[in-house]
Amino acid sequence: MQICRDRQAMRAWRQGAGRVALVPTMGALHDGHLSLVARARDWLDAQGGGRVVTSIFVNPTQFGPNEDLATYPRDEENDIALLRNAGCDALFLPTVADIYRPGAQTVVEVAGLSRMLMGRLRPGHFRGVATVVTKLFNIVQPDAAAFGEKDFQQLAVIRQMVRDLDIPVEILPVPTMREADGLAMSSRNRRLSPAERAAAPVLSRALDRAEGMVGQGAGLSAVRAELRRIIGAEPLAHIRSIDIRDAADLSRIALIQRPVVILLAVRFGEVLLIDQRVAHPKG
Ligand SMILES: Nc1ncnc2c1ncn2[C@@H]1O[C@H](COP(=O)(O)OP(=O)(O)OP(=O)(O)O)[C@@H](O)[C@H]1O
Ligand SMILES: CC(C)(CO)[C@@H](O)C(=O)[O-]
Ligand code: BAL
Repeated sequence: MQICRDRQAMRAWRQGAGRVALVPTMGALHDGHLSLVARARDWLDAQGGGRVVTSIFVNPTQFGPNEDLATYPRDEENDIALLRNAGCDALFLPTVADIYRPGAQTVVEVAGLSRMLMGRLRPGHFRGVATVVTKLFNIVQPDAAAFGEKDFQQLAVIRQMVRDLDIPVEILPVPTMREADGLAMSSRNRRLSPAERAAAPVLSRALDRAEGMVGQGAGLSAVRAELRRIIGAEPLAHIRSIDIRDAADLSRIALIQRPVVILLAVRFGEVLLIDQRVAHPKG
């Protein structure tokens, strides 16, 4: 696996690489990330072959001033070993100074989708994501890029951005990988205390129940109340937001008539965890 520590090295490798699929990450890798690498490989194989590039960059512009940039988990040595083992062809590991150079003035913002839901809890977050993903796309010039459905709104933002700006990259959505007890894999899970870790599967339990209710024809307020009841019964869980939106475009709904996405943001100690589930109404 070729390790490229700056833009020049990445561009030089890209020149002879042929078809490329990119897996953008912030590192501290787990099996969820490796399922993105596998999806990228499958897509390339279906096209007749190519190379997988993973990027690891803890992007400062997507963190708010009181968020966890300083404590975000980092584990470069282990990440490199995991990616080698997963058959990744190249790793892009740039520094902050290489990505954000003095005097830069341009940002990318998907105006509507970025300001709702997580965008309200984390103002500026999706502007940072869209800007860095655009830069990664321009540096690596991938044919496709894989993103996890766990970050459901992020995936929607990237899809909209690619459509709006005619970016020639195919977006590959990847289902959420979970631990045996249902907890969605996340780099931030390693910052949970043992008690918080034991409490966190309440999110997937609540989503299972809500999905079942939607499938049986329950209404919006009943599903919302049940989510609040289940998560609220866990003393270590602090609800930041619970939303039920149209799964197609994240718009608000009054009735559950089409597939919906249930979006949870819940704090355990210092750690904000998110999870989601698409649920299909009866019939
Ligand atoms: N459990 C998972 N299953 C599938 N994809 C995932 C999973 N967790 C993260 N991803 C995807 O991996 C990519 C990189 O995510 P990131 O590096 O932020 O990891 P993370 O585990 O989501 O970290 P965080 O703790 O910040 O939420 C994103 O596209 C994200 O949606
Ligand atoms: C897409 C991404 C790598 C941009 O920094 C990040 O938001 C992430 O890891 O999901
Ligand atoms: N996976 C989302 C990146 C973030 O929380 O900043």
